[in-house]
Amino acid sequence: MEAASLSGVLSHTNLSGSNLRNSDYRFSRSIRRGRCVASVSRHSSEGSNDVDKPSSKALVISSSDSNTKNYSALKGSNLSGGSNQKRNLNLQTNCAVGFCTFGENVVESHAHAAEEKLGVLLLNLGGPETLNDVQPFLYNLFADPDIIRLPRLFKFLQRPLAKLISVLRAPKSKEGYAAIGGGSPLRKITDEQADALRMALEAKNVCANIYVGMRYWYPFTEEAIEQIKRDRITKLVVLPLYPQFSISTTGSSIRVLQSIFREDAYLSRLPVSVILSWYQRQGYIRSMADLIEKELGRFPKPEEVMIFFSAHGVPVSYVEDAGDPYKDQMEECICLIMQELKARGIGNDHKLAYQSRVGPVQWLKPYTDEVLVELGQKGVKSLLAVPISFVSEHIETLEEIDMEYKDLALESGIKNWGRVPALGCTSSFITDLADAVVEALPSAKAMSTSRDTAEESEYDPLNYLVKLFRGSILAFILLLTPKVLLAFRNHLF
Ligand SMILES: C=CC1=C(C)c2cc3[nH]c(cc4nc(cc5[nH]c(cc1n2)c(C)c5CCC(=O)O)C(CCC(=O)O)=C4C)c(C)c3C=C
Ligand SMILES: [Fe+2]
Repeated sequence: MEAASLSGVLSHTNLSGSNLRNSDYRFSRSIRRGRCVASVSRHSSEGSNDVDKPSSKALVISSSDSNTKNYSALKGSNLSGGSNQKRNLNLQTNCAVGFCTFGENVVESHAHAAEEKLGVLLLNLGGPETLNDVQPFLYNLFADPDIIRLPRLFKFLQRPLAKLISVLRAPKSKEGYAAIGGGSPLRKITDEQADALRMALEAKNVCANIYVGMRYWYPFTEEAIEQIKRDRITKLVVLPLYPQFSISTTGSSIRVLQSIFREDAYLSRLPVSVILSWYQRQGYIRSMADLIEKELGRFPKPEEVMIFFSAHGVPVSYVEDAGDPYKDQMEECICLIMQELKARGIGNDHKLAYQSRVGPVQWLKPYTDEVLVELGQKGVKSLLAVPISFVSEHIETLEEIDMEYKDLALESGIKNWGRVPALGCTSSFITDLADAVVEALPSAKAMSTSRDTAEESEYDPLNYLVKLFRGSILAFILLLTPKVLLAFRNHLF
């Protein structure tokens, strides 16, 4: 693919980390600057924001040397790179390219077109299906080193901490899930999206098996991969259902994939293309604008409504220390949606805020709850909430926005409240995802495997036993000390 499909590349971003288990990402500043230039005409915006171009973001991952940090960007899609580059984890984002390749030591695909069996893997977060699932689901979430980012020296604390935090958080989470019917709707909606995508691809004469791989609950990504192997898929497109890239979402799922692929002879030879982010795709932007336009129409005076984008937050350290592009991508996404609305003659005021913070650290600001109170105090009377970081209804739309934030807004003086539904299976959106899959196909490349020394040391039985021992002692201390428990309860939740 590479040279040809990279002709549209406008900038490069390099995400580097020491190894798969060490969630240390860095982005070059170039991509982190919002490049969306507000403009009435879509065609007068900068090239990178031209909504008429397919413009998903691309990722390259190669295996790493845990002792070396290499922040130099691989240029274009030359994955083989120099010999030193091969030993470093490089997650590279190519703006304005519709797909990416995944792997180390690129191996060209030799699959004959006639024998090709295409798979599309949808990645998502997953959610508890019953209230009994809530604590184990939270354990899986907090045990993820991309969710609780501990310094290398304290990695052995990950699981005991996850146990502790999940137990403490579970009652609050359960309340939320109870309020939305006793479980997360995510699996059902994602399955429906998978079906809709399969049909949209069929309509384009592309026959594909669609798989759903969740990060923290069933069906786990590992199960989806097992099925992909059983089905002897010959080419795979990986499509995370998060429009914007974050270390904590797409980044985390891709780490899981990479670690599975590196260990498996079949998978390491499977041509794969990963769509990293797609918030700037024309179909997605237009679909979001359609939903907003429709909901605005329900207000008595649509032109006076504040369009209030509420994004899931991440801790500030992700963006400022680890180089997560999430905030920049979010801002650019909103800018593109507002441009699209302006082009339709809709010039409402808008605001972005971040919701769902957890724990005592600083999260991206402004916070949704604080902004709602401020807007009420400033005299805003009509507000349309737009969930923007996710494409399915979930606990944070159905409970946090529809219940908590709505009540808060009304108490703060806002009189007319509305909320844009999640995209779900909206046909223009699913058709655009199908286009993204088709555009990604030519770039599929395989990776070959070789576990680096640092990874091997993680598998060393002695090393493992030492870690287990240290972890158990700490878990024991943390879980059985009432004072520690009390402190966590008071300060974290
Ligand atoms: C783009 C979306 C998301 C980002 C970024 C994200 C980061 C992130 N989340 C937590 C902690 C929790 N998230 C929880 C639920 C949850 N998170 C997302 C999306 C993003 N998270 C979704 C879609 C869901 C809901 C799934 C469902 O069941 O419907 C939860 C559990 C619910 C709760 O107790 O509030 C937690 C906890 C962190 C710490 C984080 C970034 C570091
Ligand atoms: Fe979350």
